[in-house]
Amino acid sequence: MADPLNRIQKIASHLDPAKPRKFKVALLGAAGGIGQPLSLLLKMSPYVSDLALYDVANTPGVAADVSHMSTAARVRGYLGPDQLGAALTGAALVIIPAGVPRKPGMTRDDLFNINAGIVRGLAQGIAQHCPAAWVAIISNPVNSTVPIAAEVLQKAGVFNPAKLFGVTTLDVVRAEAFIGELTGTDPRDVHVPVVGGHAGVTILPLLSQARPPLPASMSAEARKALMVRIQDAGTEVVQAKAGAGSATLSMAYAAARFADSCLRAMSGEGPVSEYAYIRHPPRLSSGSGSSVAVDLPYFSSPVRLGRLGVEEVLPLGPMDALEADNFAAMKAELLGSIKKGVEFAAKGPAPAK
Ligand SMILES: NC(=O)c1ccc[n+]([C@@H]2O[C@H](COP(=O)([O-])OP(=O)(O)OC[C@H]3O[C@@H](n4cnc5c(N)ncnc54)[C@H](O)[C@@H]3O)[C@@H](O)[C@H]2O)c1
Ligand SMILES: O=C(O)C[C@H](O)C(=O)O
Repeated sequence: MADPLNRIQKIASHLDPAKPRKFKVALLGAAGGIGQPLSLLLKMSPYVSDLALYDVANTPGVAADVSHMSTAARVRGYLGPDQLGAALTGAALVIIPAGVPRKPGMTRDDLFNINAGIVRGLAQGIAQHCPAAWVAIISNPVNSTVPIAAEVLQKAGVFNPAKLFGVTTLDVVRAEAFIGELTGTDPRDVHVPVVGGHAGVTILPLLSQARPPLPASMSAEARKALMVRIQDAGTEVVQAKAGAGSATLSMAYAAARFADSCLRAMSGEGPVSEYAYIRHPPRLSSGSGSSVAVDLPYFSSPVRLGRLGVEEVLPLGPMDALEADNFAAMKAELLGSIKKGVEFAAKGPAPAK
């Protein structure tokens, strides 16, 4: 029988604000280019009690390696579909970088045929084994894979829009890095909203809201070039890697930062500010100074995270003319990608019992 004093001490330590609460995190696709460095970063998190590393290949080696780090999180590797349930059971946060990356000349949408099925299968596992978990999807095309997961969870009767996220943090991280370089500021002191989706024109950096502001001397052409660089930054890496994959290290950094925000919010350290691609509340206005309202079913917005997930979706704030044009231009592409995901999920097999 559990020692009652020990139990009370355990509960009390969870309530101690100086001591972070700890959670089980499951990483699906843990042996991949993103998965391996992300495993390392999660093993260093003070919020992780258990780190479940799942993949269809090579997890025993990755788990053995990472488990030798002298940090507190307990690490276990899980290999193949028979072990997915055990990896997921008890997870508070599931992070999904499973799937194939781009090669030069491909769009993210070219990955749909393979990655849509992978994400659908993993979402079915989540519905069955950890339906209350927060789910952060990295697998591309994010604009479609998040709606796929939402439909699967919905079909299983466990969808909570406050807990499903497409990870767009890398777009924010890149904008911070590029503006930091341009303005001679430490990127950690740069704030710039990046909203919309995660592919080409759907990535919308709101440079007019950047802090510190962009230099007043910067020409309209230079501002436009910066916007395009942020939108095409993934392709910049794909081309530089010349067939060896897409961004992995900066993505692991971005995902670890997003995971940290989720775990801090779960711990009650909120509200925590983030950007994420979520099922969007209908027609949220972007706030004073602009009449733009988000009328898309999924959209990456500024959010406040609390214990229950997204507790508030914030207005986008005012846009300048270039940003407003880009916002209008992205709608058709984003809607098409969302529809493609929803239709794929609707055709799919029923969730496993
Ligand atoms: N959201 C973003 O900002 C962002 C950034 C970079 C990459 N990505 C995307 O992340 C994905 C992964 O990229 P990567 O470079 O790590 O690729 P990778 O090929 O190096 O690794 C993918 C891993 O997924 C595993 N996998 C495949 N099917 C699986 C399944 N059914 N269950 C569990 N694991 C499975 C593979 O075995 C592999 O280890 C790609 O789709 C890529 O486009 C997204
Ligand atoms: O560009 C890619 O294919 C990977 C990722 O979406 C990125 O933005 O780096």
